[in-house]
Amino acid sequence: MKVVIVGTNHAGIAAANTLLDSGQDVEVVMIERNSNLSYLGCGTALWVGRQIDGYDGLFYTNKEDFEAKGAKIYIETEVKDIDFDAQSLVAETKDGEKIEESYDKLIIATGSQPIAPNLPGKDLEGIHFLKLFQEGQEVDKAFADENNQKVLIIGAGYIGVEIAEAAQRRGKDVTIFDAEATSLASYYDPEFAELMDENLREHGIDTHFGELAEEYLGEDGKVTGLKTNKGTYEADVIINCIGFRPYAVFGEGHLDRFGNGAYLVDRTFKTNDDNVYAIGDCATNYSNVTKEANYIALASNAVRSGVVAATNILGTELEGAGIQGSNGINIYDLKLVSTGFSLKACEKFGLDAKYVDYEDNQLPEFMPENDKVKLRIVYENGTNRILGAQIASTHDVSLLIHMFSLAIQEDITVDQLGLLDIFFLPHFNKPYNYITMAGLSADTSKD
Ligand SMILES: Cc1cc2nc3c(=O)[nH]c(=O)nc-3n(C[C@H](O)[C@H](O)[C@H](O)COP(=O)(O)OP(=O)(O)OC[C@H]3O[C@@H](n4cnc5c(N)ncnc54)[C@H](O)[C@@H]3O)c2cc1C
Ligand SMILES: NC(=O)c1ccc[n+]([C@@H]2O[C@H](COP(=O)([O-])OP(=O)(O)OC[C@H]3O[C@@H](n4cnc5c(N)ncnc54)[C@H](O)[C@@H]3O)[C@@H](O)[C@H]2O)c1
Repeated sequence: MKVVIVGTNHAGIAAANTLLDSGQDVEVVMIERNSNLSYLGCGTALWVGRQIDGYDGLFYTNKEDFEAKGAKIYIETEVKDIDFDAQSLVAETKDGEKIEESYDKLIIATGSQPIAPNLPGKDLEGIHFLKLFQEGQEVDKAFADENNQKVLIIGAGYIGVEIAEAAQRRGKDVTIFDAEATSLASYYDPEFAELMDENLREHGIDTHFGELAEEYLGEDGKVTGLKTNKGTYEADVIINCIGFRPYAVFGEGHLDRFGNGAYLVDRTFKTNDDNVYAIGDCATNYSNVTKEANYIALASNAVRSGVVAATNILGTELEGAGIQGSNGINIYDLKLVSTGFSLKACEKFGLDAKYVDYEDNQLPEFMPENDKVKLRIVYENGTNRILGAQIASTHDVSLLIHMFSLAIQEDITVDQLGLLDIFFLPHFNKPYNYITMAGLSADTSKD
């Protein structure tokens, strides 16, 4: 069997490793248009902000690793056209050489691209995106120039707040904008997101929420400012981070699509073409909250989808477990983690939701060092099925969110948490801890 993988970043790599490590007789061809693979974008803000020494450790594999396992791998080679009836494709190397490959099974793992605000002045020098390693290098170079002092960031989602911290650590004057009323509005309810907003402001970052960019201003081809619906701001560097859209350009009219254009796949990541799988950021995933296809672009989802698709191609039937969109962020000392839906997301998706909040110290009060923890559990009115959880603290509470992720996956109800066997040790938690207390105090009557 011959499998061709188009796009070999996190999703494509996971699929290739699963195929190549299986011990089965599979011919694997990998085609990647970038000059590198496996770059962990999550590290960009860390090295640009000088919190880690450099970027070398952010690549976890390379072309040679796959050649050593027996794959044929083309780098700096872009797939241009796929003939789904003939089961073949055409690609082009950076030198313009045409390559043709046939396949028995095709895995499309072409990922996502940053959304570009379509504003006047968008081609000015000094306007950046942060997706590729190379784009991180460009931002790093821009920050190294002493003349570039004023950094404006459009979008206060995950990339936005991370690069805001990095720019501030590099001594820049940082202003961040978002169309929503808070930062991180796609992940957290205002009571949690506002903690991040305050955190940014305490570190000298100027926040402008509920404000929409209208025009990039410039002189001599270089950006000098930004005009919004509320004011005009000077800028030496502007970084756009208003989200990703799936990069799903093949099979128009042949492969089914989701509302945002992502390839619509089943729980094995197979498209409506039996010989074609789509994984990672270019495809949908099954949501355990809505019980239908949804789109959430995360490296963690990409890796799992690659494993599942490849396992099915190898002949073992395996459905993905579905996703909750579990995520986390750490800016300065503040840690926010969430899984499933916020109350706001439930409203948007028409889910009838209630919530319980509980705030407490992490440890018993007699312990010398302590941190506050704020927890919200969102659950369905009537069934009490857990739909989401959000946690904020300066304590590392990140592992806790995995339990809530499993709870959503397994349709656990909020009242089941109240009597859950949770251990107690003063070094770690309290006997009446915030999970127990939230579970016990949740109003489980139907409204
Ligand atoms: C700054 C930043 C920080 C992030 N932090 C996190 C984090 O902390 N946690 C997390 O879970 N996620 C994070 N993400 C998101 C994560 O990087 C993506 O979800 C992940 O990269 C998706 O992997 P993928 O392989 O599906 O797609 P991509 O990474 O987009 O890779 C797709 C690949 O396909 C190639 N390709 C596309 N078209 C073609 C073609 N026609 N021919 C050949 N090759 C092609 C591209 O060159 C690319 O290498 C972050 C992203 C960024 C940008
Ligand atoms: N820690 C992590 O897990 C992590 C870190 C970085 C990126 N990522 C993932 O990478 C992807 C891209 O990240 P991102 O930060 O670009 O997207 P995002 O979805 O996290 O945030 C985009 C932000 O831009 C805002 N926005 C949208 N249109 C706007 C407009 N016209 N003007 C002003 N603001 C606007 C949105 O309100 C939102 O807050 C996401 O899927 C994200 O989850 C994850």
